[in-house]
Amino acid sequence: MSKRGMLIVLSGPSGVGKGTVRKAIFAQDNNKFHYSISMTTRKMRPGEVNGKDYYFVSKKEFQAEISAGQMLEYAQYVDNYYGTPLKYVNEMLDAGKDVFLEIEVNGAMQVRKKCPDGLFIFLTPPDLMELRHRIIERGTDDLATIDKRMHKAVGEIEMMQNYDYAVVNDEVPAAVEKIKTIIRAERWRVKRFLPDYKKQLGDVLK
Ligand SMILES: Nc1nc2c(ncn2[C@@H]2O[C@H](COP(=O)(O)OP(=O)(O)O)[C@@H](O)[C@H]2O)c(=O)[nH]1
Ligand SMILES: Nc1ncnc2c1ncn2[C@@H]1O[C@H](COP(=O)(O)OP(=O)(O)O)[C@@H](O)[C@H]1O
Repeated sequence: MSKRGMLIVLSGPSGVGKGTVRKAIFAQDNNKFHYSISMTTRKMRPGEVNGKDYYFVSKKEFQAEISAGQMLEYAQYVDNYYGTPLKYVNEMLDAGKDVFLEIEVNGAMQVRKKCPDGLFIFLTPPDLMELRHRIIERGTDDLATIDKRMHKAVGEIEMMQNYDYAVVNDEVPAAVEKIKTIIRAERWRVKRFLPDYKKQLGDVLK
C-alpha cells in the first residue's frame, strides 16, 4: 500500500513550550518525522542557526517567495513574517513521509483548509501565569514584546476549538507521550485507509 505521509501540525501560544516539546519528540524518534524548517524575517537569536532553526530572510525575499506561490502558508506575527515553504512538505508527503509543522494558529488554519487530512494538535499551558513565567524565563524577549505575546496568547488559546486535540504542557515528558499517543492512534484512522482500498477495489473489479 503506498500511502501519502501524514501532516502533523503543532500550534500553541508563544512560550508554551512547542520548540522544547518538538525537540524532545525528535530526540526520541529522529527518523520517524520530518521537520519542516520555517522561513522568517525575524532576527536570529543567539545560538540559532540559519537553515536549521529557520531560514532567516529579509522582508523583500519573503514577499518574493509569497508572490512566486512557494509558501504553503504564512502569517505575520508580532511585526515579522513566518511561513512554511511548500516544496519540502509536498516532496516528503508524496514520498510517504510524515511531516511535522510547528506554526502559529493563523497559519495552521490556512493549512487546515488546504490539507483537511492533517492532524492538528494544540499545545496549551497549565495557566496564563505559567505561560508568562516561561516567556520571561526564556529571556529572549524584552518586556514590551512579552506583553504583545501575552495579548496574542489569549486570542490564540481561543482558537483551540479548531484543533483535533489539546495537550497541556505541564511536564515535557508527559506532553511528549501524549502527542506520540495521538499520532499513533491517528495512523489507524479509517479515512487514511479508505482511498487506497477504494482504488484497489476498482482495480480488482476491472
Ligand atoms: N504561521 C507560521 N507560524 C510560524 C512558523 N514558524 C514559526 N511560527 C510561529 O511563530 C511564532 C513566533 O515564533 P518565534 O519568534 O520563533 O517565537 P517562539 O516560538 O516564541 O520561540 C510561534 O508561535 C511559532 O510557532 C511558520 O512557518 N508559519
Ligand atoms: N513543561 C514545561 N515546564 C516548564 N518550563 C517549560 C516547559 N516546556 C517548556 N518550558 C520552558 O518554557 C520556555 C518556552 O519554551 P519554548 O519551547 O521556547 O516555547 P515556544 O516554542 O512555544 O515559544 C523555555 O524556557 C522552556 O525551557
